Amino acid sequence: MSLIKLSKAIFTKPLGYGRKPVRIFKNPIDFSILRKEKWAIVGDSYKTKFLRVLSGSYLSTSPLSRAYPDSLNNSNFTVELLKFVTNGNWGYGAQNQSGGFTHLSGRYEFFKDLEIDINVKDFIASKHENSNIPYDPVKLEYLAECLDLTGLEDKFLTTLSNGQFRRARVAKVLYRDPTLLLIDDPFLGLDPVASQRVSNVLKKIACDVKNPTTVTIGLRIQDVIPDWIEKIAIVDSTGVVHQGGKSELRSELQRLKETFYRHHEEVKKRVSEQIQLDGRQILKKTWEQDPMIKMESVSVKYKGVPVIKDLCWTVREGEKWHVRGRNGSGKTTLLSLITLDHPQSWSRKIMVEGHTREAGSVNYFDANKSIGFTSPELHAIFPRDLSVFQAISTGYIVGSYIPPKHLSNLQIDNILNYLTMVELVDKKDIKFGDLSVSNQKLVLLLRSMINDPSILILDEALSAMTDEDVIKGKCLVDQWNKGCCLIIGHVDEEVPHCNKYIVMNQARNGIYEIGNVTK
Ligand SMILES: Nc1ncnc2c1ncn2[C@@H]1O[C@H](COP(=O)(O)OP(=O)(O)OP(=O)(O)O)[C@@H](O)[C@H]1O
Repeated sequence: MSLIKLSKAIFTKPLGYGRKPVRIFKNPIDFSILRKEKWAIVGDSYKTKFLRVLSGSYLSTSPLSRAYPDSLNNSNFTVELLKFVTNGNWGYGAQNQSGGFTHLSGRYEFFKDLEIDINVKDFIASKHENSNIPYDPVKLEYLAECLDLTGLEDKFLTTLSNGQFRRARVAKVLYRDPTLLLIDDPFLGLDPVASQRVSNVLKKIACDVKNPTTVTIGLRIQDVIPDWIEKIAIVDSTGVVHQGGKSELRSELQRLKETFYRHHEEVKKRVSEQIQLDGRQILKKTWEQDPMIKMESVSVKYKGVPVIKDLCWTVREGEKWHVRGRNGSGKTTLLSLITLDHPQSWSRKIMVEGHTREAGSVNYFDANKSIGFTSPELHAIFPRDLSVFQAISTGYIVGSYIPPKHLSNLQIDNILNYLTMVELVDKKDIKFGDLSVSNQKLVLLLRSMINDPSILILDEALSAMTDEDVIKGKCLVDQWNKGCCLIIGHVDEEVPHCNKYIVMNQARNGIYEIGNVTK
């Protein structure tokens, strides 16, 4: 019997009183998932919509066209959908808003509010959600081990790194033992080792002989399909365009990939031409030889455990650094020393643009005037009700999410030009929250660049974006030549061209490595 069955199903999204609901997919859908099947739903943003259809998030025009037949024989039948990114607030946080991202500096605050700052094991076991799920220490220990969370169980959720937090969310959803588990972009923001671990765990529960969970994952066209996936559905705006066994669809997938890469070349050419037209990005500069950032023997420890050890690092104008390292290796910690979000930023061992960061010699706002910044944490807390234009304009004021009252003509033109370069100018009056996640991130990238910063810090700036938007973002950063750029990104395709790298390594007690990017 199928777990879920769609028969000529049409789904709509209500738009509010007096407005006609919109169709999610143009064509009616026929699709079913049988118990123990292992599906990958492949496509762009429509794969996410399709997973939402499966989880029951949209209305079907005929109630019987979407059925969960197995639920009739199984009183414990549950469907769980895990998405790491949504376009509402707290998209990166837990579905129910317990835990999740706060402002980066909140991570380092001494004061913890026990109502909000829950520890990892209680989060996984849903202890704070008035749920009736029993507390099972053995299961907790097992999941922590499988997902490399051992040792982190008693930490506050807000102190986890992005990748650790995402793994904790996977553990949370597995703890609930759903009958049908739907995960969109399961490997988003994970380093290669962590991705393999998550894949292994999903394989294990999907192939469990006694009590298998039926697992369906959402993947992008260019993603590698895990070996344990058996069936594939390719979706686009019309609905399911192909479905069948993995080997059956191999050549179709290959064809899609080729079209996709061809399309990319076209987008790249178009956006590069637009940037050239604007002209400002490509002004040739002669670089200052004085360091922009200099750290001399900087160390950071959490509860006695070193994350950064005796770091000596010099960043000069014109350099683009890829800040590398596994999840939890100290990359965000390093960048938060520069943005003054970390308590140990106030140190004479750190010099930025010729000024030491000694307490009393600099303040947060002056120091951040020349820094442009975007990160998953910023995206999670950024106000959704600003227009796209207003959202970018907040980049003119340090640490503010309130648009400036007065903008000069030059500032207005700058915003419009940037929007034109990435082909978003038509959306300038749309609410930030109504954009796709990918467009939101592109807008935050423009916001980070708008005030001509001399230090541009991009923490996973191009992750969770459509490939077209990744290309636009990369074109912008590749041609940006104002000062220095520090970039975190786990997936090579999402990292603009860099000429230097630094590898952070908490596992080796904070011992780091520095080098030149050769390719
Ligand atoms: N305030 C804190 N208290 C205790 N531990 C912390 C705190 N902030 C960060 N950590 C720990 O320091 C380590 C480094 O975290 P950081 O966020 O710098 O890693 P990262 O390299 O950016 O990881 P990711 O790729 O997952 O984003 C992690 O193990 C994290 O749990």
